[in-house]
Amino acid sequence: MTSQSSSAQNSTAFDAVLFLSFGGPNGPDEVMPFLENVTRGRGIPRERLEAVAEHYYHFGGVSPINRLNLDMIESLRAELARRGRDLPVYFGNRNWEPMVEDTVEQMYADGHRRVLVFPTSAWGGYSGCRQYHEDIARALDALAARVPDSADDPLLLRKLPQYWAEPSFVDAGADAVRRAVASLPASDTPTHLVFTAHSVPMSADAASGPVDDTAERTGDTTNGEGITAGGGRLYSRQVRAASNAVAEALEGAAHSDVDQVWQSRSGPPQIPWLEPDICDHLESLSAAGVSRVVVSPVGFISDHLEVVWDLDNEAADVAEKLGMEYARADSVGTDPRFITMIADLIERYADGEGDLRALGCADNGATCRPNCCVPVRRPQRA
Ligand SMILES: CC1=C(CCC(=O)O)c2cc3nc(cc4[nH]c(cc5[nH]c(cc1n2)c(C)c5CCC(=O)O)c(CCC(=O)O)c4C)C(CCC(=O)O)=C3C
Ligand SMILES: [Fe+2]
Repeated sequence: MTSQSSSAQNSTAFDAVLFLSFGGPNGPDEVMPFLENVTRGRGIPRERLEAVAEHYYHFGGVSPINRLNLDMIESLRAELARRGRDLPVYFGNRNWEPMVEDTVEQMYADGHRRVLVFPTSAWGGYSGCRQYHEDIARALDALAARVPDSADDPLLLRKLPQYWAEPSFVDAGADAVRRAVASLPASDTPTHLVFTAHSVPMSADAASGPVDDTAERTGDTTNGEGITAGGGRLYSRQVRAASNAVAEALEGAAHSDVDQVWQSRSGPPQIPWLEPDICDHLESLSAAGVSRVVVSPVGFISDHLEVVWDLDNEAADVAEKLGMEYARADSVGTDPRFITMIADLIERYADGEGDLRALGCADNGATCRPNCCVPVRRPQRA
């Protein structure tokens, strides 16, 4: 590969980073407005919202997600500065302040025109990828409305690729599992490993990803590595592949088996979501004689509310009632290797050389190609 363009003068170089996340409330008064933003138009029953609000109130109405994101951003700024990369990092969210629309307007006002977007989800599929593209598109629509002249001097927002297969993501996850295993009292009993991620409706999972006859095109990219079986389910297959990779990296650790489970489902009960649920699974494991479990929240970047409530309270209670030894592994967000991974991803594309679009996701929130997060469609043959 030729590399004549590592300088900032390169017109295809990027000039800033947008750290794009989910958002969460900073106090009790923000809980319901936040939840209304999250579920706008999504058919989540009122009782579910009220139950989820209680989870937030349990922590004083403060989600840990904002503090954790700000910590990651601070570490990322330091890492980019250490590498001599003059790329300011901005923070924007889908559902709470700082809202991505406001952040993007500020970035534009500050003179940025080519922006790399780092999403705090490692995954493909609707919730993990497509919805972040929708956020990008919405922010650009808002910019066009607020700054009509921006059409003459447009802003480019390019989302970084899914990073669940990055070695440092896997290594950080494996070390967190090792620490959790070591935190349990020493025992001859084997430790049963359980990997958990956010559940999604099965219909949503099935609707994103490659079909069989495009599978061969998906084996050679960052977001597609190891993904060869067809028929949608990009998200759940990536999650499983990441869990398997973490388990393989643990070689020699005291674990006897690996299970993939799901958590935090919502929606009406008659609509199927990915299963088994973590709590049901603990019951099954106990019935099968398992008495020592480590849970890895592989699906989550940081210890946000769904981790500290659903795993550290609900699942931990179930384990206690069942008389199981239980430990939850840290999420990867506080591991320095995860920050290094973000900086590496940024550097891989910062000079405008790597063709991110070839990896499946388009610029400015446009629709991803069919092997990513848009509905499965068979390619037309000539
Ligand atoms: C795959 C996935 C991720 C991982 C990828 C990623 O990280 O983006 C994720 C992350 C998160 N989910 C979060 C919170 C919520 N998710 C909800 C609802 C939903 N999540 C879904 C999926 C996912 N969600 C889905 C299919 C729904 C149903 C409604 C809808 O399709 O939108 C609801 C509404 C109430 C409820 O239904 O439970 C809340 C409050 C928080 C912030 C927590 C904090 O405050 O610390 C984070 C990081
Ligand atoms: Fe995508």
